[in-house]
Amino acid sequence: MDADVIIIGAGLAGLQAARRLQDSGLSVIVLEASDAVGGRVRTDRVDGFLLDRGFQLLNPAYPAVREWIDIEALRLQHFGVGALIRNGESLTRLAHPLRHPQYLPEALRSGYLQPREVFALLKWLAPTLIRETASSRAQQDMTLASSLDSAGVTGPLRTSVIDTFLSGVLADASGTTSANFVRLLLRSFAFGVPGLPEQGMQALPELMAAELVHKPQTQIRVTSVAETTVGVEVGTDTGFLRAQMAIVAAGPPEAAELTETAEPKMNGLSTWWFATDHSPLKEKFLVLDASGPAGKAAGPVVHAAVVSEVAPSYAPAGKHLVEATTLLSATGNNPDEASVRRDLERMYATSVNDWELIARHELPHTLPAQPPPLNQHRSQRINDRVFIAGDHLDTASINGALLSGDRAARSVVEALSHRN
Ligand SMILES: Cc1cc2nc3c(=O)[nH]c(=O)nc-3n(C[C@H](O)[C@H](O)[C@H](O)COP(=O)(O)OP(=O)(O)OC[C@H]3O[C@@H](n4cnc5c(N)ncnc54)[C@H](O)[C@@H]3O)c2cc1C
Repeated sequence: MDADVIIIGAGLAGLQAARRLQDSGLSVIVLEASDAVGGRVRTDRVDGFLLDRGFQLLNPAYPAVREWIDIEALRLQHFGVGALIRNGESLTRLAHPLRHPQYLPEALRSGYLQPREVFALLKWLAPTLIRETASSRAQQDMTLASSLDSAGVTGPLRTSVIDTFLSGVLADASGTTSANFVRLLLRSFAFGVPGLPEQGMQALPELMAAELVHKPQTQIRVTSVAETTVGVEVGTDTGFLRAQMAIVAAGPPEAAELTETAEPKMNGLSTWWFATDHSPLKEKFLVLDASGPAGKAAGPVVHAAVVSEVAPSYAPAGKHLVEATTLLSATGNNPDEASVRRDLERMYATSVNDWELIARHELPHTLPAQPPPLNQHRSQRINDRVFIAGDHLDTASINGALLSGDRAARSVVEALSHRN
């Protein structure tokens, strides 16, 4: 045997599984097809800019992050908890009233907070705010859109803020996501202040990998995983490896292919990264557009942010970095650069002609769709020797990937303890 356990994929799920197995005294080989660890959490350095492969945030309030990640080591640079809403000439700060009480009068004057709708939203969210496990009552789950409709969250807060904000977070604007999953996400926004690590999002998986005695082997693509009479045989593009057990943590589509299970539906988005000499707005909030008909976004950008105002380490001295996020459509009819620039011009009320598009990340496999009912305890066992892990088996998030990796590893430890 080459090791007790072989893990396929060095994304967050695979790395957490490896850490848990190592802590349990097992020998582990991690095989990664790409040139570095991280999976969907990667960062490129381009001309002094840090460009995450798709704008994303780390929320320190995620239970798995709180429990297993040395968050201090990442030196998070924090966003404001809230958003700026652009509607024509006006730009309104809608922020967490306890974290940013100074903006409350502005929010109350804005017209976005109608007492009846705010009360309905709080009532909808309250059980999950009080107790995290309230959202695991799967039988009460339904789609986000029907759940908010039936709760009476149907006013300007919904159309101009919640729907647009969530479409960026979920990479989906259809409203078909599990309402219970969204409650969990909003809970983590209520209790945490999301941010970006000083060295980019990839610092998170690198921190996890640094704890492994045997570092993940990169640029090795696994092509098959087969149960044998004595263990598993893992085929790679450089030969075969053998172990007692395997965990396939290769991301939803690849894991499905390797384990011959159903491929989950994935939602996609694009992040457009622009460099500019002047910051268009000295604010640490995402900007949402509500200038369109009925207070919806007028164009394709679901949110934008001056990332370098939040995370100065993301831009070289004297430069600024702006992200704009658009959704990828299943029909392939996606926005072009001109329409993104038009949106940014309106959202920041400035000319963007001299902004340089330095990268565009088109990510069709951003997040697995998470339809109701929310089920965080899906089986991760493929057969007696092979387990599967990833965000598609828990919640579509960093938290879900970590939890799923940990659960797969604990199942392996238990299965091995029965055998030995
Ligand atoms: C643009 C974007 C924005 C996001 N925003 C957020 C956010 O703000 N908050 C949040 O919580 N989550 C966010 N996410 C989701 C989060 O990044 C994922 O949920 C999480 O990283 C998934 O981890 P994973 O280990 O399950 O899968 P992956 O990260 O997909 O890891 C799978 C790994 O397996 C490797 N692999 C695949 N096939 C093979 C093979 N055959 N052999 C060997 N290795 C293989 C891959 O290269 C990869 O490294 C975002 C994701 C993206 C892309």
